[in-house]
Amino acid sequence: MAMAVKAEEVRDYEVCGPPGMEEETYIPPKIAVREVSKVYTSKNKSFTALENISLEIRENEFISIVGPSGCGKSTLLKMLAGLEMPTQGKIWVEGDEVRGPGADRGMVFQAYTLFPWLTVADNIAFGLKLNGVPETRRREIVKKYLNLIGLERFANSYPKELSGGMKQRVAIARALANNPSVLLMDEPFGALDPQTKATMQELLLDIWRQERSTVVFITHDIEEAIFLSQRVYVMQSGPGRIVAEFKIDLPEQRNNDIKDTKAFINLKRKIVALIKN
Ligand SMILES: Nc1ncnc2c1ncn2[C@@H]1O[C@H](COP(=O)(O)OP(=O)(O)OP(=O)(O)O)[C@@H](O)[C@H]1O
Repeated sequence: MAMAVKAEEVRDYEVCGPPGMEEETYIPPKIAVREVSKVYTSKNKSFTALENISLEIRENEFISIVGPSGCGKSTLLKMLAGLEMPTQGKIWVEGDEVRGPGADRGMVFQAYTLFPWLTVADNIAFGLKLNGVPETRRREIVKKYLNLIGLERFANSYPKELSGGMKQRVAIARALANNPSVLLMDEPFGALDPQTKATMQELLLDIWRQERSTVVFITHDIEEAIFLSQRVYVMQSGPGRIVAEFKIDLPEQRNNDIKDTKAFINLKRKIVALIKN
């Protein structure tokens, strides 16, 4: 659950807008991470997974976080979700400090996490039912999202009857159906074959343009991060930290052909070089 914080606690990011911007025109970020560190402790041993992470994400932004395996990407996302707490520092979503999971943050993981005993429609409706949304309204919402992911014909199918890509489409629909203010995605297409992955990336961009959600996307696939995002944060390990931030100045309307353009290849080269270092 996100808790309200006192004005003085949020002041630092409310007034620290981009250089040259007047205070009155500065819009506070949707998500603010301030000097966050995470130390895991087990059997008297401690391990610093993340050190001094600070970032800001604006409303309707699509940002990705890339970095080598073990640099703490999932740990950071879990903290945004409220599934792990920072050892130091603070995280705010819409000005409320994150102190646990909440319906305002929807999650999609790499592992297929649909309920096998529920149909596609019931999987999408799961959170709505839990929140007491009346049946007629539930049906309308499920219909809207089945349409958005192009799986109307599979409303009454069970997860085991679906391909990996179809399952992830349902997982995205299930997360969106609850109308979260932020969508947190942890390598959602990591287990898909390259062709399905490319199709899913285009579908996700379509959905993001229509829904205008704020998306935080974790991946170790640099091409995927550039293709999807407006900004990319690059992490390194030992301990996990942010080493660079790239603004992706590519047209908003993108399809997979953009991956062959000079601008795209240049960006990819720069990020690969940073991660190799
Ligand atoms: N619950 C835990 N207890 C102890 N150490 C942990 C725990 N969870 C993660 N770690 C360690 O923290 C580091 C960061 O893990 P994390 O899963 O966040 O990395 P990642 O960048 O998402 O990796 P990958 O890309 O392989 O999924 C790793 O060294 C991992 O072993």
